[in-house]
Amino acid sequence: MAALSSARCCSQPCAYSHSPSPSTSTRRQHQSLAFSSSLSGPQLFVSSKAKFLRQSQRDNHQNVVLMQDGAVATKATPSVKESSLKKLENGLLSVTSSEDCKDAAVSDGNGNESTVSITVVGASGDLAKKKIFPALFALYYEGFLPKHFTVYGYARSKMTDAELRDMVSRTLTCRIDQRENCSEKMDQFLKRCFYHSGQYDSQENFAQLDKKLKEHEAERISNRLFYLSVPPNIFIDAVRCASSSASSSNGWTRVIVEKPFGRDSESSAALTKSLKQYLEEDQIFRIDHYLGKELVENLSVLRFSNLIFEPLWSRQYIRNVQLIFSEDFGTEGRGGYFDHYGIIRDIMQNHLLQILALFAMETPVSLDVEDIRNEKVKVLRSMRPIQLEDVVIGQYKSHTKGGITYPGYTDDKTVPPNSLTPTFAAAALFINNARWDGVPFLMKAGKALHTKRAEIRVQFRHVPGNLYNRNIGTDLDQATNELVIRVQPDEAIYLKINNKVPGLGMRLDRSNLNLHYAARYSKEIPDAYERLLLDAIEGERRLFIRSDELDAAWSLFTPVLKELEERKTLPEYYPYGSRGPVGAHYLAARYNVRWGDVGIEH
Ligand SMILES: NC(=O)C1=CN([C@@H]2O[C@H](COP(=O)(O)OP(=O)(O)OC[C@H]3O[C@@H](n4cnc5c(N)ncnc54)[C@H](OP(=O)(O)O)[C@@H]3O)[C@@H](O)[C@H]2O)C=CC1
Ligand SMILES: O=C1O[C@H](COP(=O)(O)O)[C@@H](O)[C@H](O)[C@H]1O
Repeated sequence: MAALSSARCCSQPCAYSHSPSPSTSTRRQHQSLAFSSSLSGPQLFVSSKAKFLRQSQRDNHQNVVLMQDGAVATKATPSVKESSLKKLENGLLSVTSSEDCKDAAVSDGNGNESTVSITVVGASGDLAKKKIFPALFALYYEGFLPKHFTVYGYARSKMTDAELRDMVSRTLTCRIDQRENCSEKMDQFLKRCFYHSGQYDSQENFAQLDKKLKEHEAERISNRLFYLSVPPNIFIDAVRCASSSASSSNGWTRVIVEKPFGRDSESSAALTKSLKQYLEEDQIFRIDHYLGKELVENLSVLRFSNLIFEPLWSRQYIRNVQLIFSEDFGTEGRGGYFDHYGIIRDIMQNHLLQILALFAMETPVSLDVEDIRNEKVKVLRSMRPIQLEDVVIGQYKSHTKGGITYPGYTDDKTVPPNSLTPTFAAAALFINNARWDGVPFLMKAGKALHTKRAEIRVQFRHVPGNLYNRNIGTDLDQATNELVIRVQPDEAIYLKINNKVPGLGMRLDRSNLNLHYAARYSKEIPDAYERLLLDAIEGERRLFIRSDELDAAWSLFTPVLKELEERKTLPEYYPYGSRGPVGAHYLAARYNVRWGDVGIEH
């Protein structure tokens, strides 16, 4: 597939402005947007309303310029013509009604509108039902999809359009369920959803899909997004067939690739090489849905926009960092997939390591996608090889509680009875650079544990010569500050501080300065898949994984995974619903660390 995303470039910018009103909700901002159509030259169209909306939000409601090639520029963007900025600043660009902006369509500057066709490959599967269709509907409901869009489900299962629609509406478990006009919007959305049954390795079947897509595109510029929601052994066949028989001939073609991207350095490199036979790197969107989570996206904001955090963000003040993932259910239904990968590949090598990279990276030159990804790669490449003795693995076993028996991992019929695949792992990682030398980054991830949670815990050093030691008690570790970023559920950022208990005495306790999202923000938090799908449609790559990031992540984990597997290391068994193997505590203790999530409700 040729990279066609720049084919419609035109240097002439069109401009928007809207009233700076930080308190208005996104929907109200949407209403107050205005579109200038008064520039001379070729007719100007809104390239992407959604992109504009989001960028203007990011830029804190300042004026932004929307280029005709779909790029959104701010005053700081060098490619924006000085004259256009002047016009914008001087208010020379007149403004028509906000309706011009509503339902705006993409244009090539010659008046040719464009379409976006989203094909979910593997539409009959678990992820498509659970996440992709609900996210697409949520985007539609919120007005973030372009005017002309079509959603196609593609899989081998035989299904009619009506059956797909029925499946989508029945499995809609998204946050929109209870919202105003949901069913009306759903009906409208479903009218844009279609299904094509085909084999993943059949060029002919993809050519039939292409024909159908063309009918919907009705001669408009065609932009096509393929979401590969199929098991990884099918990725290459599907990409080969989609690229040869169903890629766009006059717009962009992008492919979202789900994890796992290989199972070690070698297979990942082979996958990338094969993908690149058919796609340019800028057409490949490797998804890590944790990067689309609200609090993960907020990490950089927290660090780089608050003076109080960045100066503390180093070995000088931070004792250890903990990245914790737990689920209170097992691999039920996904055992076949999981057994080939295990928890280290499923969660640590991608989700937790990505969070670590964002947490630990140096300040990027700018917020540009490549600047951020360059810094992430630098951190990943600075990591010390993981030592076998710094890894603990576990596997859950059956447990009966309250008269209910919960299955063990190997009770799953799709898992070999003698499987050693870890469903739990804890590891100590280190970054060999000046900022983080000697600071343990402890990771812990497990399935079938007592709770569902993902969080980052930052434990700070002791206060030197603390005047209040005697008021705190003997456990000084308990009295150090701890910053907790709770990614899910019930998103929050809180800082544990020592505080005087009110009264005439002098007793201290630990209290939380608490930013609890549900209490602070009335707006619902979008699902990670919404953010990432929208980004892929807009060609925004910041939250997707670059191939060198992937290589660095695999280089870190491959040797220790190989060692564990070659030695046939026995996992430590833990009961379903427990807190996991005790070995995780010994590992932490080796580095004088206590897991922050032990014995707490928050
Ligand atoms: N489910 C989840 O929560 C998550 C999934 N992922 C990744 O997303 C992708 C999709 O996951 P998920 O939906 O769970 O996968 P599924 O196992 O549900 O597979 C998706 C579809 O692919 C087809 N398929 C399944 N197995 C085969 C096979 N052996 N040969 C050919 N086609 C097959 C089936 O469609 P049909 O038979 O109709 O062709 C199936 O409906 C995977 O790469 C997975 O690793 C990533 C994160 C979370
Ligand atoms: O990628 C994966 O993530 C899910 C957990 O995602 P979350 O958004 O629900 O936290 C995990 O269950 C799955 O095993 C893994 O492949």
